[in-house]
Amino acid sequence: MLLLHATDLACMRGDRLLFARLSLTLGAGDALHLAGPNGIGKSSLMRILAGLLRPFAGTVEREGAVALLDERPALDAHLPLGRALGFWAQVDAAGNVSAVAERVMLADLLDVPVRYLSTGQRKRAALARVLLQDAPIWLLDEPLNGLDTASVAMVEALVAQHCANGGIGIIASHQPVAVPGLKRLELANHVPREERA
Ligand SMILES: Nc1ncnc2c1ncn2[C@@H]1O[C@H](COP(=O)(O)OP(=O)(O)OP(=O)(O)O)[C@@H](O)[C@H]1O
Repeated sequence: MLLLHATDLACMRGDRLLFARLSLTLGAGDALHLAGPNGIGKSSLMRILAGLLRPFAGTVEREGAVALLDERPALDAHLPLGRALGFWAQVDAAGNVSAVAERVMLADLLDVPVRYLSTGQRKRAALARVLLQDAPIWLLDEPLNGLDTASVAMVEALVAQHCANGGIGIIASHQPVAVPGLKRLELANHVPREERA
């Protein structure tokens, strides 16, 4: 069974309570847009859901492997993109670099060193890493930042396809996101009253 279930989460950063009383349950096929302005705590919540950050309160139950996309794609800047992705393909023992590069429109750039990639190309390379992991739970933190219109549509289509195939997808973004059946969680609704500006 595939499941991502969070109960009564609260997150403290420094001496600020970012959010509290946040619960969510997602199962196979569910897509969620985690919405909210800069600094409200979207990345913190994504890291809690991924198991990388301890919540101040509450619990997270995960049935299924997680792939997290954030602003640190961990691709060797000096290697050609194909080899940098190939490293992770070996580690994860999953996926085919050429096929995945095709899906994120990077097939022509596999010989280019990672450090020469543009902002949008870098974001698509990070997405390639997610695809290579072949994990059922996708946590995509600002996957649309820096992308042109065609690339935004490509990411939305990948998430739609992932969920249609029975995966779970969460997209944290301050931008609009278009995916069929997308649920929405507005993080501002979970900011404790005393912390509101
Ligand atoms: N290690 C830390 N110690 C103290 N405060 C932190 C720490 N990490 C993040 N914060 C603060 O917590 C708040 C939430 O940060 P977070 O990155 O989760 O927000 P976000 O909603 O993802 O923002 P953005 O849309 O700009 O990426 C911010 O005000 C940030 O400055």
